Amino acid sequence: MSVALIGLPGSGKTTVGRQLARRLQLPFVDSDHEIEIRIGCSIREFFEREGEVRFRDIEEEVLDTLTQAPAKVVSTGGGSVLRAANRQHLRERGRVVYLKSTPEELFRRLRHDTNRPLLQVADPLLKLKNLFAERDPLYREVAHFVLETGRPSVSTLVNMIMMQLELSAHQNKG
Ligand SMILES: Nc1ncnc2c1ncn2[C@@H]1O[C@H](COP(=O)(O)OP(=O)(O)OP(=O)(O)O)[C@@H](O)[C@H]1O
Ligand SMILES: O=C(O)C1=C[C@@H](O)[C@@H](O)[C@H](O)C1
Ligand SMILES: [Mg+2]
Repeated sequence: MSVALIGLPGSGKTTVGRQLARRLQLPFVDSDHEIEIRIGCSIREFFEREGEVRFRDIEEEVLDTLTQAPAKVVSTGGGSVLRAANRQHLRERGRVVYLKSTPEELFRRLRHDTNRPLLQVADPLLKLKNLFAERDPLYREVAHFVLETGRPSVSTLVNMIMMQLELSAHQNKG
C-alpha cells in the first residue's frame, strides 16, 4: 500500500519521504517533481506563466495517477489537499501522514529559499500563517496519522511513521 506525506511547504515531505521509502523498500516519488517533468519547466515558472488554476489541474491528474498501484511513497505538493478529488484519492488509496509544523518553524527553515512560489511575497511569515489557517483542517481531515515536526530529527520522524504503519497494519488484521 502507498504512503503519502502531506503538509505545508517546508514541513519535510521530500526529506522524510525519501528516507521512509528507503526503510519500506518502496520507490519514492515527489509529485512536484513529476509535475515538473510533465510541464517541462519549473513549477515557479509555470505558476507565473499559466496561473494557479492550470497548475492545480495538472496536479490533480498527476496525483490521480500516483495514488494508484504500484505501491510507493509519495511526497505531495503543499496544496495537494485543496481539491476534494485529491483528498479522496489520497485517503482512500493509501496511508496518509500529515507532517504538522508551525508557521514560525517553517519560516525559520525557508527564510532564504527562493524556489517556493507561494512564499515569494513581502511578508512570508504572514503568508505561512494564512496557509496554516486555511489548510491545517484539510490536512487533518485527510491524514490517517499526524506527526508534529517541531523537535524530532528526520530519522526519528521516519521511525515514528514506521511504528504507526505497523500498528495500523496489525489493527487492520485483528
Ligand atoms: N524534521 C526536520 N527537522 C529539521 N529540518 C528539517 C526537518 N524536515 C525537513 N527539514 C529541512 O527543511 C527544509 C524543507 O524540507 P523539504 O524540502 O523536505 O520540505 P517539503 O515539505 O518537501 O517542502 P515543499 O512542500 O516545498 O516541497 C529542508 O532544508 C530540510 O532539510
Ligand atoms: O503549497 C502550495 O500550494 C504549493 C506547494 C509546492 O509544493 C508546489 O506544489 C507549489 O509551489 C504549490
Ligand atoms: Mg518537497
